[in-house]
Amino acid sequence: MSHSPLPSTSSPQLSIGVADLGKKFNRDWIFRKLTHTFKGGEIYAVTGPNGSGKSTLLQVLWGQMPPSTGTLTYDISSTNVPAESIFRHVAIATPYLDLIEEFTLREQLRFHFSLRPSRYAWSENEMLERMYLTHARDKYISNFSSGMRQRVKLALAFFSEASILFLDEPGTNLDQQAFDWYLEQLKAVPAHCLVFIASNQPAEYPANAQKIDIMRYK
Ligand SMILES: Nc1ncnc2c1ncn2[C@@H]1O[C@H](COP(=O)(O)OP(=O)(O)OP(=O)(O)O)[C@@H](O)[C@H]1O
Repeated sequence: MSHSPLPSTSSPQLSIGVADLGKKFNRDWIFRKLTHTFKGGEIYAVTGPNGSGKSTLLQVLWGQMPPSTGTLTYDISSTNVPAESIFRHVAIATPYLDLIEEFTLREQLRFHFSLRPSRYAWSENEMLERMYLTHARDKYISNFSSGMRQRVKLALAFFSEASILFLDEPGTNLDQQAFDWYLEQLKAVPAHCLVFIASNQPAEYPANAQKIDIMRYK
């Protein structure tokens, strides 16, 4: 079946402004002196070797972790959004945020989309088809392979209504077919969205992504 993206429902364009942002664990600076405005409509590739702080930066940006220094502001069309409500605008797929093992895939989808609006007016069956996981709809997540889990995590992020996407190592455990599916989903992200991809693999982000090399902020 062909998977042309449907038009998205209207979403606000967001920007994240950071000034002199820094994070340290104990006495070690993971990054510091980061001043930048991340704008809706752009894709940012956060790059750097293992353990350099890519995931930490993403967690600070989506508000899970407080910065050690500096400020972080979220704006919609120049109107400030309080940090405590930013989660409504954010979708996340990371290796360390888990699915619910006791759920079947269908239950996982129903649970997720009972809490978060979907970007598309797709039925559950259509969503399953678009994930290429119809055959696994009644299987427990605990019995999913690592590649299937990753596809579910990415689908939950891509299919949620959100203006900011955080994708941490999106290609983890994906075979070539699933990786191509990931790239298709990335292309279908509405143009106004702000996307962060933490990765060391250039194949995981588009060539025109803006690079944030974490090693420049040590
Ligand atoms: N809660 C924490 N307490 C102390 N140190 C931490 C904590 N979380 C991460 N670190 C350390 O911060 C550094 C950066 O980790 P982070 O996971 O952000 O790196 P990364 O660039 O995403 O790595 P990878 O490419 O391996 O995923 C590492 O040295 C890690 O051990």
